[in-house]
Amino acid sequence: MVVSDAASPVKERCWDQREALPGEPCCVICGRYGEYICDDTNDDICSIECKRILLGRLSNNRKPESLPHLVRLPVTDECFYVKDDDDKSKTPCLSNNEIESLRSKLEIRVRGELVPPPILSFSSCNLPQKLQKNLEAVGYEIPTPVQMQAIPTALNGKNLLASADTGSGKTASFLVPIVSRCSNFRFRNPSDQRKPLAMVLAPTRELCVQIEEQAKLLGNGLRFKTALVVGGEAMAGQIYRIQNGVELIVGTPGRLIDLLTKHDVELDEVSILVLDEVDCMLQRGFRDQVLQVFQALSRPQILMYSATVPLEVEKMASSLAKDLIFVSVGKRNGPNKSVKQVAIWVESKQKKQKLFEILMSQQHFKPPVVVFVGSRLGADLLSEAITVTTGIKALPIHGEKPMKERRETLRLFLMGEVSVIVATGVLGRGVDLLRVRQVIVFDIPNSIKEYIHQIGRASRMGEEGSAIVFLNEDDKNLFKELVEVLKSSGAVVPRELANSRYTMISYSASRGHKKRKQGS
Ligand SMILES: Nc1ncnc2c1ncn2[C@@H]1O[C@H](COP(=O)(O)OP(=O)(O)OP(=O)(O)O)[C@@H](O)[C@H]1O
Repeated sequence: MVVSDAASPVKERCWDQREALPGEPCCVICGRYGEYICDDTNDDICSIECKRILLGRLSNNRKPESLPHLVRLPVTDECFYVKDDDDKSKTPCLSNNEIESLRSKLEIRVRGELVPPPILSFSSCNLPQKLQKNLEAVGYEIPTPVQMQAIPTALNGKNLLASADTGSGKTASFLVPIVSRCSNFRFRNPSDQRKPLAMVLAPTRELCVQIEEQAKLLGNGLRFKTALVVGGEAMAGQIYRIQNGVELIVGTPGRLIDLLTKHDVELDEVSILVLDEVDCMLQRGFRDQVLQVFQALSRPQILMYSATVPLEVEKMASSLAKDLIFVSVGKRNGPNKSVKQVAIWVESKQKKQKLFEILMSQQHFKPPVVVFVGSRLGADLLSEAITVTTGIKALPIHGEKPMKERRETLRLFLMGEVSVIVATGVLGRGVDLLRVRQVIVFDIPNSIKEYIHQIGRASRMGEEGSAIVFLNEDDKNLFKELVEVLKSSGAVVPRELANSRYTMISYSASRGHKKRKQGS
């Protein structure tokens, strides 16, 4: 059983456990607080007593045979159904013209050798039946465009670099192949040891938590267990879980390196490595750690994803992975079209006042709202100022807060008990804040990529959202790119921004005019 807090003893009896608070995991047996995860079934349970009951209810007692050392996932999933003319009801065989026209309609572009055709339904992949059911249970009826192309590519064992809008379903496009291939493999090669078969690296704890939660939902009822390896959570529990056998590890690079260097974790069977938010993961700061993890593995299949993939990341990705297939959906490196951007020119001293006006305006405030700021201290101070001045409950979230507090803040926010979260970049990427439809970029981040990810929190799966962005002369480094992003999405460019000499200089330079001398 995985223990969430190594300091407190594991609860023996069900009645030792407290009731679950709203949003907390519930014990599958008694409904109390599901403080632990049952190693054998991956279910939430409250105590040893309920674990015993749960296991007692499991009718099929498996007797796994021992596994020869170093059996790896087959390069392709034999179960993956590409084309079979005998079973036309399942997968229509598309002609080359049809494939091309489907891709062009959905704005799917591909590059590389032997790219499989896009799938039209999850059922055409011959996924394990339980995975198919789990997809239905989470409400995924048809694959999104990135899933249509990325899932068959990953199931075919190809290395992949995929870029698609924020909120377009990239997570499931790597989790579905992982769950399918891992559980099929375990089914055919039952083992006591159960060394990890797949690994997902992501830049923040919040994102890792979310990916692991989604993996658990998709792998429910299958031979598929997960371990979360992030800072701020007791390492002992993470190691225990891995050593007791998991299929997937989800973690941040720093914590994983910690784990690899200090503890005996065998990764020689990891055959799929995912780098989510790949542009961030291959940036200075993360790159060395990611490469260190990569080198600890034995030539895994690599799947890389982001909404923003600049050229230099493409190059790095190609040097990392052989015969890479590139998939991109929609406008490359652009903002999500479903987010309406409103750029407001506000001098720094007036920013707070402007924010309070928006939050107190019935017309403009659309809770729950994420306000993005540039520093941890800024997040603390601004959230307090919002609560004091407007009476609206606001909480900060940033990397210096303990993991427990970060989780609790997000829970309160998602439950609607807190209307505003003031966050640094920790919430900027990947985190699926389902009910959020409004983002306020109080401090513009230092790259346009981060800006695109931050405003992407306001829309999931094409639902309309809005992003209000404050800007002034302090943000001049991004003026040129910002004007392009605003114009390309049909947003109004504030007069001050359009007329700024920094915008004009970059414009004239890009049109081949001579640059004006500074100060002239
Ligand atoms: N096929 C599908 N049908 C319905 N909903 C889906 C489908 N695939 C994913 N979703 C939902 O869409 C939302 C966005 O998905 P996800 O978080 O994977 O986006 P993303 O592309 O990774 O975004 P980001 O770039 O911001 O990380 C999630 O709430 C997810 O549950």
